[in-house]
Amino acid sequence: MKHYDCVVIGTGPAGQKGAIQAAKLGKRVAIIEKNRVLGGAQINTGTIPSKALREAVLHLTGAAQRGLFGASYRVKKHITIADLGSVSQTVMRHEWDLIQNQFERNHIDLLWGAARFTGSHELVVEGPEAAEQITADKFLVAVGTRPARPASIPFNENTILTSDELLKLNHLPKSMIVVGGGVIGTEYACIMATLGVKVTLVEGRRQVLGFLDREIGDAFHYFMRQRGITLRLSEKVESIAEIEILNGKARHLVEAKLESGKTLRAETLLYAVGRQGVCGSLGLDNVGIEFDDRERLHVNDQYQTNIDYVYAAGDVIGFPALASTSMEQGRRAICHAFGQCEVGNYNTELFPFGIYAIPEISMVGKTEEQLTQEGIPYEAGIAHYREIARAQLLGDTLGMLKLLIHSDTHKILGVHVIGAGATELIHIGQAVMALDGDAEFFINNVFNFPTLAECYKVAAYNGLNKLNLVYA
Ligand SMILES: Cc1cc2nc3c(=O)[nH]c(=O)nc-3n(C[C@H](O)[C@H](O)[C@H](O)COP(=O)(O)OP(=O)(O)OC[C@H]3O[C@@H](n4cnc5c(N)ncnc54)[C@H](O)[C@@H]3O)c2cc1C
Ligand SMILES: NC(=O)c1ccc[n+]([C@@H]2O[C@H](COP(=O)([O-])OP(=O)(O)OC[C@H]3O[C@@H](n4cnc5c(N)ncnc54)[C@H](O)[C@@H]3O)[C@@H](O)[C@H]2O)c1
Repeated sequence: MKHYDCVVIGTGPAGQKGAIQAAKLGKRVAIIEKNRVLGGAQINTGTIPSKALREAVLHLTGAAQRGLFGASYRVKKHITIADLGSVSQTVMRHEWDLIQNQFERNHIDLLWGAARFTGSHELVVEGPEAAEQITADKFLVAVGTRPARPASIPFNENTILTSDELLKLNHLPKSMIVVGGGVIGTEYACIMATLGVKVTLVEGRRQVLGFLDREIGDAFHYFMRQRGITLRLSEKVESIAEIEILNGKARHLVEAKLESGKTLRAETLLYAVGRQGVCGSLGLDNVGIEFDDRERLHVNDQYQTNIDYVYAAGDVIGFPALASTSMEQGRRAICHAFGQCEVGNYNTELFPFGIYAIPEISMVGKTEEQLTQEGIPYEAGIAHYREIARAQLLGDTLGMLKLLIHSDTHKILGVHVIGAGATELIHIGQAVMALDGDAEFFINNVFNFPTLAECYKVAAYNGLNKLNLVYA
């Protein structure tokens, strides 16, 4: 039986970075993958394919350039699923090779099969052809999640779909109901609407992406409606069924009944109301680890489960469940496991959120609502993209950047951006916040011109002027 210093279960972002960190520390490492390809949701069903689809849609429809060339601008008139899929496939193939090479270069044993604990330090890897028993001193559980699929919903891989099946559609539907206004629901609603699909989005709360600053959320509602998306807010889906309409010729549609009594019909339905863990098949009872009702694990600040040599990172530990945070959690878990503790500027309060809707949205720090609730005095400084030369050049005159500035200390408490480049732009604010900077930093700093970064200077002027510190 082979023995390792460290065994990592799952090759998503949390597992990859954990395994490589362990190898860099000179440890003997194995990583296990039950899927037929590497990379987990990040590469195969989540981050990369959805972002590749978004880029392809923005490019082929010409939507990103319409601010410059007019509303009728098109790059390709008839867009097919094949046009859209090829971009994803190219990026995915590149990523699979990259991950495999990284494992080889770092002498990490890659074992294909489903891992299951059979004893306190012992695992079986049930591969396609044989099962292999291995032991290790430390473990990192990075098994991710899968889309929630309640038994009451008649998923059929064709018209009633989760985000996994959406990527395998063989034709573009004319209409789609999206259930769930979280990150997955809103990103795909925007992508589909940009392609010309008639989208109705149903969200149980009064705002999509309920964690956003209200002003940004309201602006986003406006942009979605402008794109033709019908928003059904504060509405819950009660039941979903396939129906056949006989009106001349037979048509198969999906029908969603809402608790309010409304009935929605469309060719397809995307069900995106969260994700579910996969811990049930890991044999965790053989080690003495419990999981919650959504099959997620509880960990301490060092990513240790209740059994101190078994760590967990990534989506399996719940919020914020992002590729970006998963990578760092995996790395940190392993550093702790092998006594390499470092704190650096790791501040979970400054985790950024990037939403690749159309338009992009990004945030770091507190919202206006949180600051008000916590009784922290602040002023909001706003830069509208219409005042920014670079945004004019990009044809985006509707975006905005908002800085939340402490009224007394002028420290930056939050940054919220909606518009072109939001997910990149946010990191300037994040860095200044991490270094405890204030709004004057942006006034006294020179930015390249023309750049979107100029928004920071304009927003700082705006906020400080409202505080009666008159800056020309
Ligand atoms: C549609 C969509 C879009 C997204 N967009 C973004 C985005 O833009 N930005 C962002 O930061 N995040 C995004 N995410 C989230 C991101 O994909 C996840 O947070 C990230 O993939 C989680 O990484 P992970 O390593 O925890 O798990 P995963 O990536 O899920 O990987 C887990 C791996 O473990 C394997 N595994 C499971 N059980 C076993 C077992 N018993 N034995 C062996 N292997 C096992 C699985 O096969 C899988 O390969 C998106 C997610 C979705 C669904
Ligand atoms: N850009 C990104 O970072 C990105 C992109 C996509 C996904 N993700 C990750 O994927 C995870 C899962 O995303 P998600 O959007 O599936 O889940 P989510 O939990 O973020 O959102 C689900 C939404 O569905 C709503 N809802 C629940 N039941 C409903 C019902 N019956 N009718 C109407 N609305 C209902 C909820 O109020 C909620 O707003 C997220 O946690 C996120 O971390 C991240």
